[in-house]
Amino acid sequence: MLRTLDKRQKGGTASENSVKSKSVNASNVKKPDASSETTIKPTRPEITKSEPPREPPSQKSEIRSEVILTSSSSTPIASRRIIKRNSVPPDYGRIVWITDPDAGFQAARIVDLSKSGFTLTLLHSNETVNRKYEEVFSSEEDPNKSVEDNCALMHLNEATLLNNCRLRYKQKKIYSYVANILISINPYQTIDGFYSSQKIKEYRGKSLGQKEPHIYAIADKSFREMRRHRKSQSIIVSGESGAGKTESQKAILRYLCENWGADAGPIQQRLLETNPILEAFGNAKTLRNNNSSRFGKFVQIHFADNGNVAGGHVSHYLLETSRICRQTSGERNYHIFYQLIAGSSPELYKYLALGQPHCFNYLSKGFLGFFTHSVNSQTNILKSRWSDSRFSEDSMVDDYLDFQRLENALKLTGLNEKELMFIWSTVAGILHLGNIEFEENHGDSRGGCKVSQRSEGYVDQAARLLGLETIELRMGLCARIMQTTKGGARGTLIRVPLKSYEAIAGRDALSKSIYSKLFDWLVSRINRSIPFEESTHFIGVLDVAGFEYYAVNSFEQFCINFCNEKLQNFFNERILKEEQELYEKEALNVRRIEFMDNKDCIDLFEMKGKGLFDLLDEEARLPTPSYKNFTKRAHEENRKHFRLDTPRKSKVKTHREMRDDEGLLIRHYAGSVCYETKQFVEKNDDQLHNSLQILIEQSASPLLVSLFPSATSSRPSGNKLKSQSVGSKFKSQLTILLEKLQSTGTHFVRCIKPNNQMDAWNFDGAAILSQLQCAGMTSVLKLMQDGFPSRTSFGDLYSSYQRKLPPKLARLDPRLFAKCLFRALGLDPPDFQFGVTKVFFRAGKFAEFDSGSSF
Ligand SMILES: Nc1ncnc2c1ncn2[C@@H]1O[C@H](COP(=O)(O)OP(=O)(O)OP(=O)(O)O)[C@@H](O)[C@H]1O
Repeated sequence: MLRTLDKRQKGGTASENSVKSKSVNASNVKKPDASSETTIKPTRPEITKSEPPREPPSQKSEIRSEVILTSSSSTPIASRRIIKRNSVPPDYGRIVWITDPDAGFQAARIVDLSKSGFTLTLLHSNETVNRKYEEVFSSEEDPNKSVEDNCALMHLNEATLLNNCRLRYKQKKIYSYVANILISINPYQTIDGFYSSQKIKEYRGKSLGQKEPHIYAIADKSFREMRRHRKSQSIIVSGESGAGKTESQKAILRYLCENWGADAGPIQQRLLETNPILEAFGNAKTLRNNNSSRFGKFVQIHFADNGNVAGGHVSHYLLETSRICRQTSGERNYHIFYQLIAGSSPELYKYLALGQPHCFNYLSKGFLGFFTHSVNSQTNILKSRWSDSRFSEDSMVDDYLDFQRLENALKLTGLNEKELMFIWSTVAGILHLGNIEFEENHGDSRGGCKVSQRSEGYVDQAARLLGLETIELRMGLCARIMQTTKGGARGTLIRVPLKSYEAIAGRDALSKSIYSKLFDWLVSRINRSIPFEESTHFIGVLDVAGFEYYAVNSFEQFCINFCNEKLQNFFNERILKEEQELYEKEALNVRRIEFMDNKDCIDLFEMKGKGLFDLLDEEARLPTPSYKNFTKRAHEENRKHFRLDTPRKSKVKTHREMRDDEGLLIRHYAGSVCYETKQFVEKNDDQLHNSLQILIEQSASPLLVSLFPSATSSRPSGNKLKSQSVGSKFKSQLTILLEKLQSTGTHFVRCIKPNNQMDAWNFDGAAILSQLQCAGMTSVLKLMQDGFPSRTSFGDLYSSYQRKLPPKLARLDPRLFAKCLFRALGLDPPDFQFGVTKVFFRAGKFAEFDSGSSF
């Protein structure tokens, strides 16, 4: 078989990627704005000429190849160069992949070539179609052959990657590798025994590639590398909402705790029990995921010198606070609100003056149903607490049972009854706060408002539960205390009555502030319960939202996409740098691999002075901040910036309708996104107005007061407190996070959502392709094609043959032996290179060598 390799033709064409033409968007998620995207999309890899059929790689091979990723995306200029350089005549009769708006790609046979492209017949329908060169991709000789590691494919491109994922998913295999990166496609179904303790045992101590791809293999690798290199490790889990990030994170934590946490006693259990707490307060049903984490987190498991779990730490980022007051139709508020209604004892329910979900403004506009694991568990929830007889079944969410789990988890974390009651009272207090409505106060000549008559009861309940005086709460909501800055006596306190809409905004700001501080407090309590004094190293698992693009993109997407730019940059640098360093160390003759640098995009956000975050903060400091002024300035200050444009340059009609001072079109690494800046200024500011802060400081609940550290000393003359904006806090948090990641060894898990309906085992090719592109995977493949992603040490290679060699040969130096072997097998020199300690293979060539050389 190896002899056939010599005769294989080399070469190929490459085409520039133009994803825009393929409208790969899923139904409820809009594709990134495609304007100008040819300039930033990753490059499509080459189409190589036909090759003879070959055997599948030997499954029993004893040579273990370590497969390492080479690098990431590439520049448009580079892609244009490749097209020119690699233009190749067609190969009539050859099976290829052609782009398809629904499936991602379809198999077709080349029948003709014209100036503008190929004429092909579709394999499944025999229909004749024409395609441009850049819409045609090489296929494996046998398109039905699947591999565990995509690097074993002869042709690494987005079509073969998608096809391999599809083949495996059809076989109910959700994992595959691209070198060291794990691709995980959500099955939306529990797979029996797939994460069992038995499986955990099976993966312990096994190198990547020794067993089927699995999240446990990545967890084990990170542990082994932490021990071997005495260096902390990070596992970066990314993907869009519903892709399975949190489930992956949980599986990793379970793997590490079950293997090395037995001696940690209660800490191990506390570590695992952080999830019910974080999920109750930080997760919600969205249209994309019934159990969507609405915050980012970096969970560290700390290890003592002896390799046992010593403790942990949770860092959290950017909790979505807008959800507390309002949800999109069909979505819910945070689970805790429903859990408390569904699961509290009759006494607690009464004490908190709870009611059915539809009785509360903060819940009534969203989805009102409860979640249960099964029809049987519906009976747990008293009928008098239902708003809606429609129960939703979900294997992960059960409002009644989750409340019991939450209570246990909180107790395990060390919270006492008083603290539990504080939590329940605060959550219920927020619900009552939300029911306070306002009406015009006709008796007030200054045009202020007052609490509506029918809301009086809610003021009482909210005040009682939050430890406030009813009268103070009422006044605090309807008027603002200000200090005069000019005229009269400077510093005089005056009470300024509020209009209804201002009072509503203040009420919601108060609710959001209390809730997010409660969340911070819970995380700090979790951290107190899992101390790690003994720690020498840690394994951190990062679970943050992936790149987002919707019909309307606001400040949340702006921050999340900025975070993804930073992580993409880290991904590029880390993988490329490590690979280049290795090539140099091994004295390989490989030309430098270029990748698209997104540093300019990051600068656009975080540059001092004219960066978008700074401009937004500057706007907030003006006496009358306006989003239009901010948007105008953003465009003016960055007029020539390649990454920034006006909405009218968008390819999406609704975005083009936005005025220049209403939107920002940003060219991200994954595509262009048009942001509507309307609420940027408000959303960037999560500070309570001075008078509401004073109100909380007067609470009889010492715990509530402790959530709002007194800022009396830093309080400026009257209005808002001087503190970090949401954007600048997030920016600083990311800087710290990235520094942490830089100092660790890293592993990447790319989670993929298979379809938008959340159906089990339904592979929506176009949606998956779009995610692979956004995750930078397809561009990674391109660069791997240029490098040597598979390698094995001379020692490993030699020892796998040694037993079978005649005594004379068995004494050979391993490197010399490898050279002789390769020559004897007639391997094609461009397919491999000899380094100092290892032999490196081109993509797909190790698998060939492995299958052809086993004797
Ligand atoms: N490995 C898996 N096996 C079975 N079901 C899974 C798996 N991974 C995810 N799921 C299902 O998909 C749902 C969504 O997964 P998960 O909450 O982990 O997504 P996510 O990427 O964290 O989403 P978000 O960003 O919205 O939080 C889970 O509630 C579960 O039902």
